[in-house]
Amino acid sequence: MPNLKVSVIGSGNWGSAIAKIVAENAAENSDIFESDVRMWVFEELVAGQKLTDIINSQHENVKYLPGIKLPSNVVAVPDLLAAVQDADLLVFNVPHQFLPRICSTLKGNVPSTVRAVSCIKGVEVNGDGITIIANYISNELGIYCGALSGANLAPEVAEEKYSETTIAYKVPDPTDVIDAKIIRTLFHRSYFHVNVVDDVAGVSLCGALKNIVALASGFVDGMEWGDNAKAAIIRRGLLEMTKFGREFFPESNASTFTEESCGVADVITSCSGGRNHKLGAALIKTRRPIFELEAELLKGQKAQGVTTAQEVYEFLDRRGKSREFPLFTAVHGIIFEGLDSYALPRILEEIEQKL
Ligand SMILES: NC(=O)C1=CN([C@@H]2O[C@H](COP(=O)(O)OP(=O)(O)OC[C@H]3O[C@@H](n4cnc5c(N)ncnc54)[C@H](O)[C@@H]3O)[C@@H](O)[C@H]2O)C=CC1
Ligand SMILES: O=C(CO)COP(=O)(O)O
Repeated sequence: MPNLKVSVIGSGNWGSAIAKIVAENAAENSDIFESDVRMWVFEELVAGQKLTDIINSQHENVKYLPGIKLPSNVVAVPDLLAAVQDADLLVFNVPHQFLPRICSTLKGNVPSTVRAVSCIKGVEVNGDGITIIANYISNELGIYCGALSGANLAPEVAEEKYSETTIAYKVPDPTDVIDAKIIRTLFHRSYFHVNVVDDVAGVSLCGALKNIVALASGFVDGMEWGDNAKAAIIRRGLLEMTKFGREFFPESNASTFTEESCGVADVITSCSGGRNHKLGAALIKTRRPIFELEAELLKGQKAQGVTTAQEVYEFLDRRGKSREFPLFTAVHGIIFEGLDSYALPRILEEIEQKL
């Protein structure tokens, strides 16, 4: 059997939790994987010490996943090209705004036989064009890329509390050694249950769009509007996510949104906890600039919903479609145009009436 080398690109909250899972499975499946899993770290100093040195000596990412021991076969590497050299499988796990720079460094340095899985929740918008992250990686690097997304708050997964996830992976070449079974072996744990599907567009969109819904749910909690309002946001959010998939990514399956962990389950978990929800609530309570709040509350971590709300609104607006997505449009308005969140029901009604 092969000795597949796996590298994780990214070492934030989720990047580190996924590196832990992958390294546990690599060590337990030495007939398939090389034990060491390289993890690319955006180098920074923490209390005067390099973060890579701390991770490699203390086996803990003290800044982004504190209190969790990483397996000793997670090897932190500060140089991106060294981190991916000779890798067979790349696991992308960075906040999506940093991806273009990473891809431009990797471009031309990754053979086309390499395979990838993206754990990133976001989209790439260029004017009236939109690309799911897995396809962006494929296009930039000339390699196949699948997608992993689910109801997976990283701190809970890292503490090995039970959760499920969805991986979309469609073997691109029948002669590939890396197939759906190998992908599942790399990610599945007794506490992290993997379902492999082939809907890369649906899985990717769910992960990106639910972050906008999570912000709206944070607004509801910031206003202390209770559980009925939260349920209304979840219902509307899921409908808009599904409609977005149907209209702009006809290759996606509606059932992915309603049946998989990456769909309804991630909407529910992200509307109760997580960083986007936290930031949405804080925005309503303080009315301070959103990026200032993000820096202060999340201490270097990122809430992807803010940039995604902006990107998705820009895309919809250019296509003349923003009114067909009242919740997404209202979230953008509340964050970036000073709309009053307390007028949310009226705003939603008005947008709908103008359809
Ligand atoms: N944290 C979570 O619970 C989950 C996150 N996700 C998704 O995973 C992806 C990665 O998120 P996290 O690992 O949580 O990251 P994070 O939000 O903890 O982000 C911080 C990471 O960004 C890096 N960084 C900062 N500046 C950078 C730069 N200029 N270039 C490159 N990297 C830089 C930091 O070194 C750190 O590794 C996101 O798309 C997120 O939506 C998905 C599921 C769960
Ligand atoms: O994607 C997540 C849970 O599945 C994490 O959500 P946040 O980025 O809002 O913390």
